[in-house]
Amino acid sequence: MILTGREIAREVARGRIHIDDFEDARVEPNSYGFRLGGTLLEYADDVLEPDVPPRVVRRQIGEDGAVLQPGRLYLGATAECMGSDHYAATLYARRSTSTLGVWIQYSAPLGHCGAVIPWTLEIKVAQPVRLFAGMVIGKIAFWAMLGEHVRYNGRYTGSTDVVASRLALDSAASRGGAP
Ligand SMILES: Nc1ccn([C@H]2C[C@H](O)[C@@H](COP(=O)(O)OP(=O)(O)OP(=O)(O)O)O2)c(=O)n1
Repeated sequence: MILTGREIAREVARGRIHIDDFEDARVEPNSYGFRLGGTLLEYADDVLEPDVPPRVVRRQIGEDGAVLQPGRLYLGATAECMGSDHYAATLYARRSTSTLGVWIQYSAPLGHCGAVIPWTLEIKVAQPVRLFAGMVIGKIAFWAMLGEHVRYNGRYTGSTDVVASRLALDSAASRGGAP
């Protein structure tokens, strides 16, 4: 079951959901609106290798914002640290940003219970668009879990900002190669 916005607010008040700088104004019927953080990463190499940690170029979004270009992948982060030991969570774009051609989440929407971190956003744009740090850019939903709860304790535990792919930490065996 998905939590209603009011239940998200109640669970934040009870300390069972963590959302930095929680504001009632950003509570939505079934979600909570999060803001874009100030850091953007781009990969520096033309060809990315799954077993080599990628080199990144990091920049801060200035007061005038940052104009993103089509054809590039940008990694951003939610301004807020968010998550719960009691619920799973999923990330979505806002309809209003998505229909402007700003896509913030492609194929990694799931947050495990126990992951209480700023989330990394996979950002692409359809045409040049200026983005500002602090703009409400997406929404997080929380889901009650059925079955035994296991808290996430993985390679992104303890993240404090946008984090590039850590796929290179996979063992050779998990990639289907020789152990
Ligand atoms: N857009 C996203 C999606 C997820 N996460 C965080 C919350 C998740 O609980 C955590 C791990 O997500 P996955 O299980 O999808 O990641 P991996 O399988 O790559 O890593 P691990 O082996 O640590 O599970 O990363 C994030 O910061 N940004």
